[in-house]
Amino acid sequence: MNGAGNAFAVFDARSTPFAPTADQVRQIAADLQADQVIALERDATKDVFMRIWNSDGGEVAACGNGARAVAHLILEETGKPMVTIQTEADMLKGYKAEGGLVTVDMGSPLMGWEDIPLAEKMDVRGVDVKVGPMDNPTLSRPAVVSMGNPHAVFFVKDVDAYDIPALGPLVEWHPLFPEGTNVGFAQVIDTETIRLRVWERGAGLTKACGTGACAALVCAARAKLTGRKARLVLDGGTLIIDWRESDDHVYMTGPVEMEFETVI
Ligand SMILES: N[C@@H](CCC[C@H](N)C(=O)O)C(=O)O
Repeated sequence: MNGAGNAFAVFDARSTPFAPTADQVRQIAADLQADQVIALERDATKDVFMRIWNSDGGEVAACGNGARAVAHLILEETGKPMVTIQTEADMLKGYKAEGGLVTVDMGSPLMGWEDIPLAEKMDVRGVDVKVGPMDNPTLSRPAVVSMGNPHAVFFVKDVDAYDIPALGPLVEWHPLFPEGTNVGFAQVIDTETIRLRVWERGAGLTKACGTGACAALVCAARAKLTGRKARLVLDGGTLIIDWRESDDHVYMTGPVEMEFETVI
């Protein structure tokens, strides 16, 4: 499946056990060109449990586009108007949206430096990650936030002017981020539009990162660069991110596609 171009291999592990080694995850991701491998598991109280591995084999707690893909499957399967998805990070809710799009309520962003987590106390609106070529005056200090996974977001004038595969890894495993971080490069086009490219922790440059889009909107709105709702234009598609004042939750809406089904 893919969510706005973010590619997933989704395994139904509700009746067939699926406990891949890191090597097997890497092999599946390479064979199927997936950014993440996802397993659907039974959950005692929610419609489904979603387990997530990055293409490097590491298990992670959150994946926004993956949650939309899983929501699509379970919405179709159950016919319910709303489905609940448990992840290691949070309980998410998925809904059908207009035009065949899928919305997931991603919950509240976490803003404390310990929540990201950072290795030391720092102002989350702009952290110090100067290192080698990152000591670049055109790259401002990145804002950080957790969407159930860590994100550092650089606000830049022209997102296409940066060599993201060269810069991303320098920040991804910078000592300031003890669990690593996803690294966004965001260009604010206007108060309702952000162009975004994301170097994903454990997966590299992907066509779209859902939690990355949520993180970029939250950081932009927090800095008053945009309003609380914006279109996030990624390489693989557009996501609408709405950080609602009423409940502090971030809602993400966008396309999901089933590409093919197979048996391994
Ligand atoms: N593609 C995902 C994020 C997947 C996990 C991420 N790479 C991490 O390590 O936290 C999304 O759509 O959010």
